[in-house]
Amino acid sequence: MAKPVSIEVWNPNGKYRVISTKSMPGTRWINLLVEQDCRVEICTQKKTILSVEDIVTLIGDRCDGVIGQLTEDWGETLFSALSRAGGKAFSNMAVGYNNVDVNAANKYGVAVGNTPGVLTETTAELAASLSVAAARRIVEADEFMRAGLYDGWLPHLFVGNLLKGQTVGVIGAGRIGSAYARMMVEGFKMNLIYYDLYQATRLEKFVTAYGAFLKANGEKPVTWKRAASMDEVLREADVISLHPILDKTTYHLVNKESLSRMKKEAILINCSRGPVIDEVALVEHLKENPMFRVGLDVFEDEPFMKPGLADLKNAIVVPHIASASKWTREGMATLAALNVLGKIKGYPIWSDPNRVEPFLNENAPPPAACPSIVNAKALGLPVSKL
Ligand SMILES: NC(=O)C1=CN([C@@H]2O[C@H](COP(=O)(O)OP(=O)(O)OC[C@H]3O[C@@H](n4cnc5c(N)ncnc54)[C@H](O)[C@@H]3O)[C@@H](O)[C@H]2O)C=CC1
Ligand SMILES: O=C(O)C(=O)CO
Repeated sequence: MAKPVSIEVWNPNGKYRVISTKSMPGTRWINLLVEQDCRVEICTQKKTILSVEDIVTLIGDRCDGVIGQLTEDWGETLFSALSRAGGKAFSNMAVGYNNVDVNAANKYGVAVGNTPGVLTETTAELAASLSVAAARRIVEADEFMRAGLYDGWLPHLFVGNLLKGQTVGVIGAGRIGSAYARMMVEGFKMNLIYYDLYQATRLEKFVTAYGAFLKANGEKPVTWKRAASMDEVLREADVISLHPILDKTTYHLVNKESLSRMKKEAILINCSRGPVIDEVALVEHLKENPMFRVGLDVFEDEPFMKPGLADLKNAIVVPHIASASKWTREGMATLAALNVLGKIKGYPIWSDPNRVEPFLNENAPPPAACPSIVNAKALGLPVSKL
């Protein structure tokens, strides 16, 4: 018998039962659900990652929708449990949904939501922060100060890399990859090389215009290039940031072979998903190339790190915090709640998941639509005309 899971309840007499597997930032998401006659149950279990069994217990025998987290394994077992309980809506509180078996959700007719757009700039800012921290050895220098080792300025002390005029490489130039590229090009006047399955036209236009602006002001213009292969980026870039989705095509995209093609003093940043890098190969590469540096927000066996990684001075590691700004996390909670609410209420699907601002405006009611449902087409859900 599964143990009962502790919960906090809002609006106990609400008509629709909506579960959130975690407490989420802000209260707007709760208010929006309560105003629309939902009983909101928030799991308060003191356990960071809930098991499938815990979530089956939470769902129980009547549940209209669930807001879940990227740490949970949403597959056949959970979608069948949700469907048995009468539920037709699930939303990840994340843009990435590699933890969700969308085919299983389709089989049970469950809509799967995600939270694009609201975390684009926040995530790109962390990737940019890790890039600068790695280039200028900020974490090593901070540890040195705290250890009381600083006894005066020295010409060789913590010498790092100048970013200006170097090349930034972006793999996966979608929403976040493009925002990161703009920050590095505009902020540090780096040249851009990117690889994506699709052309990043707006990004190219931006770099062209910025280059022309610099030239008109007597400065060296920045340049861009769309690489024909990922290898081209690996060979040419000084800083490489990974921003693709995680799927079969991107699993271990960076491995022993690809690492060997990168410059010996390159910087590699990963704010996408851990398994995009073969972390065992990365640890070996970092050991053999002390001038090669990485900034990692995500890990292959999250929350664990591969043996040896934590001991390496040329690695900066942070605990999956790329989207962790207050505005973004509250926005993610709002979008996830509105995905579930919209499906329960029978609303259509918002036509452009890249333009979710109307849902985030606190001074106006949100549109009567689900902000982003990834399997809308497969389920034949109607698109909003708003
Ligand atoms: N560390 C964190 O806290 C966060 C991580 N993420 C991760 O970042 C990912 C990207 O998010 P967005 O930019 O919003 O998604 P997006 O869908 O706008 O961009 C992903 C890009 O990857 C490209 N891509 C797909 N397969 C590829 C391949 N084999 N090679 C090269 N490019 C490929 C796509 O064409 C697309 O342009 C999410 O799926 C998620 O896993 C997102 C937010 C926060
Ligand atoms: O949204 C995502 O995909 C994350 O990883 C956390 O914001």
